[in-house]
Formats: sequence, C-alpha cells, structure tokens
Amino acid sequence: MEFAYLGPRGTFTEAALRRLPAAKGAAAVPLPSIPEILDAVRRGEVDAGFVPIENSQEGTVTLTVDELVGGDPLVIAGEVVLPVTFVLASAKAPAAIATVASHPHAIAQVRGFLRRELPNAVVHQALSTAQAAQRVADGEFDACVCAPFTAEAAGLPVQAFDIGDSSGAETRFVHVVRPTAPPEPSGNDITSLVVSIDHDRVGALLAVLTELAIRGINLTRIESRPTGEGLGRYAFFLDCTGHLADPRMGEALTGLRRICADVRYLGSYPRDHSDRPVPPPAGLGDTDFADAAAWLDRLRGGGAA
Ligand SMILES: O=C(O)C(=O)C[C@]1(C(=O)O)C=C[C@@H](O)C=C1
Repeated sequence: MEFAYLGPRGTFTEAALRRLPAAKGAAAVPLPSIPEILDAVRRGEVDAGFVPIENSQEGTVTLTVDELVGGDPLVIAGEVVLPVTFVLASAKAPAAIATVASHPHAIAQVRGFLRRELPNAVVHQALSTAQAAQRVADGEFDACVCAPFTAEAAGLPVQAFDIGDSSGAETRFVHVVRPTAPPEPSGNDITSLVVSIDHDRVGALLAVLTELAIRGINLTRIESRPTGEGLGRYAFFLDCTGHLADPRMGEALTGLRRICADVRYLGSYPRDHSDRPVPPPAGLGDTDFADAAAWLDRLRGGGAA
C-alpha cells in the first residue's frame, strides 16, 4: 500500500498522515505538489493520496478542492484534523532577516506576526513548509515559517515560537482514492458532494439546501468555486453529516440528482472530530422517517390511521 503526500519529508501533511488509521504500515511517498499527488492516484501509480483541504484561519486549500470538483473523479475515504503551530526558523537573528519563505497557507496564518516583527522582510512562496525549510538550509532564503519539528529536522534554529495569529489553529487533510465503495458507516460520518445548479433559476441554491434540511442533514461546510465557464458560474462543494448508506442521505442525494444540473459524489468517511453529530431536529430523525413510512404502509393496506 502506497500513500502519496505533500512532501518533502517534514511537512504538516506528513505529520497528519501518521495519524490516519488507514495508512498504518503503508509506504509514504512524498511528492512536490497537490496536482501531482492526485494525478498519481488517478493514474494508479499509488493506492492513495493525502492532501490538505482546509484550515481554520485561511479556509479552503483551493488546489485540492478544484482538483476534486473538476478533475477526473476521485473520492475521499478519510480525514485527519491536525492542530498546527508555527515557528520562525533561521540561522539569523530577526533584525538581520531580509527574506522569509513558506507555504501560502502558513504565511496567511502568521500574517500579523510578519507585519509586526518583520515588516521589511520580503515574503516568498514555497510548495510546502518543509520545502521552504530546505531552501533556507540551502541558503536561498534567510528564514522560513514552519512547524517546530520541521525546523529541527532541517537543523535550523528557532527565532520565535508559536507565531500563529490565532491560537488553536487546525488544518484538515483528506485521504483520497480512485472511486470505490465507501468505508462502513461509523455513526459520525461526512458525505462530500459537489453540486452544479442552474444559475438563472431563482432560489436554485435554496432548493439544494432544502433537500438536505428537510431530511435533518446538517451541513458542516459549503464552499463555492468558479467553474471556469464565466463570471457568476460556480459549483458548490458541500460537506454534509451522514453516510451514503443512511436512508435519509440516500433520499437527499436522489432529490439533488433530480433538481441539480450535476451532482458529483465525493465520498462518505468517518469524521475526525470529537464532537458527536448535531442531532436532527424533532420529526427529522431516522425513527421519525421509519414511523411515518410504516404509517403510510398501514394506510395503503387499509388499516386505521
Ligand atoms: O506545507 C506544509 O507543511 C503542508 O502540509 C501544507 C499546509 C496547508 O496547505 O495548509 C498544511 C498545514 C498548514 O496549515 C500549512 C501548510
């Protein structure tokens, strides 16, 4: 079993991969970019890919979402949520730092620190925090923003710890495979979807949300991404609580299939979250649906209401 992940060694993605139960005992293959990882999965060169998809401060990792929305179909088979903390790593003291490199999402999470402490430093983008550390060690840049363990592995001294603008930052990573049946329901699952709607229809998005809401399905995330077909043309990436095998999810999916221009199923997988799912409102739980269906059967069979 081979997992491709965002490398080189020492990235947050590698640290998160070590927490993924499905990757236990698997070989981890570092690749330089998210599109290369997902293409390696599509071509069957590796069994699975592992990539960042969202973080609590900067939001969506658009490269990942756009690949899932638009590229050849892939599905998500699992997720890991990793707390992230950042350091400023450099052999130079802060006053002597003229250039800083990091992954754009890491830079975004320490913007306040850089503005305050290194207002004159030129910020450069790298493909990952570990690649930035490597380039600092090679002398290309003065400093990088990375994880404490990345600085240590690259042999770079830490000039400032915990430089993130918000404490409690987290990044979510997903385990991506070629289309296949989902893992068994765990009782706390997410189903990810991409829906395309008729943009000229008033209330089209409301109709999508209604299909979920009337079945007691909670949305944990909604993100709109341009389709590339012109201004105002967007597809919606949805994370919904529940599993493909759940009757209520099945009904919602068939409802969406009826009313949307296109629905892409992106997988059902266990949620990496200690919170229990939000319970459905009164009248919208599994037993409510089963009771109502049994009542209808009784009526149809000539029984009393
Ligand atoms: O550069 C890395 O180490 C990554 O794993 C990428 C990434 C991201 O894409 O958000 C992962 C976690 C942090 O939020 C910063 C960067």
